[in-house]
Amino acid sequence: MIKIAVCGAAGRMGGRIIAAINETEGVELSGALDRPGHPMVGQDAGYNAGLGAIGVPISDDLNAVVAGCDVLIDFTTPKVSLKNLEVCALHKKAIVIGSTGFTPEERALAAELAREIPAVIAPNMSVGVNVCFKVLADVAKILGEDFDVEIVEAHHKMKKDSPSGTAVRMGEVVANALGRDYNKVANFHREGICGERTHEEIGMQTIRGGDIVGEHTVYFIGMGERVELTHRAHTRDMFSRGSVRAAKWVATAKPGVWDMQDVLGLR
Ligand SMILES: NC(=O)c1ccc[n+]([C@@H]2O[C@H](COP(=O)([O-])OP(=O)(O)OC[C@H]3O[C@@H](n4cnc5c(N)ncnc54)[C@H](O)[C@@H]3O)[C@@H](O)[C@H]2O)c1
Ligand SMILES: O=C(O)C1=N[C@H](C(=O)O)CCC1
Repeated sequence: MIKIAVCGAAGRMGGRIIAAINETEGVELSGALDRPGHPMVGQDAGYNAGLGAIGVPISDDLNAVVAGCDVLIDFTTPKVSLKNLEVCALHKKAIVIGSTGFTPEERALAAELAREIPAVIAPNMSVGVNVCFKVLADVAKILGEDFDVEIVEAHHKMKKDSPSGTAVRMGEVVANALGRDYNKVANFHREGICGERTHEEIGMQTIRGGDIVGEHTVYFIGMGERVELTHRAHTRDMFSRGSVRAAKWVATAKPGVWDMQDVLGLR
């Protein structure tokens, strides 16, 4: 039995991950964490998952919870995830990180911290999105330089980072396939007389509102035709099931940073 602890247990994803652990064979919830001062600290973690009491309280004691697990699943924020990585490395425990909004410097630091423990770090744990990542590279290469690329994503109004981690990864996949540097060609802002679109840029547009779970479209726009690749999430449950699948996989993985392409065998 693989013992999984969940960090961000009082959050939107935390509750769904606890529900996914509950329905998955071979894993059990060993601990649940949220930030010191959160009103749900001390309450049973099953309530946020719609399960009723399951006998695991939400704690704010990171060291104790990590010591008692085999794998920590963390859906919080980049800064919290980096701290969690550090503590998992101290205790030699594996980690699955779903938080998004990492800067390039934070990503480099995460890779450094994960040198001696296995870590799955992925901006999107759904099977559908990961298949999109895989085919996007081929589509970009085949359509080539004649098509302009624009990425549009839409999420709920509570989301803190923009563009979404998934949209950033889609931009990186396309940029790499076309031999461009995403950090140089991503264009996040058009306003006023901003001039014609450059050939190389990848436009990154964000919509925020209501309860949208997550939608991503990559547009390949040519002269006379366009191709659109869209993924729409209906619920958070495929993210949470994906994170539990990643936890089972990472429990026996070698040290280093992995992502869902590795977990799903898509590499
Ligand atoms: N990878 C994926 O498939 C995927 C899917 C959905 C969301 N996300 C990402 O997961 C993250 C969380 O999303 P959410 O919608 O659940 O957000 P949320 O705000 O509902 O939940 C985050 C939780 O983290 C807790 N937290 C904050 N600081 C903490 C600390 N120091 N220690 C422990 N817990 C702490 C918060 O109190 C909150 O309960 C975001 O970055 C989001 O973009 C990723
Ligand atoms: O709800 C969120 O927040 C989501 N974040 C991920 C991202 O930033 O790509 C995945 C989709 C949902």
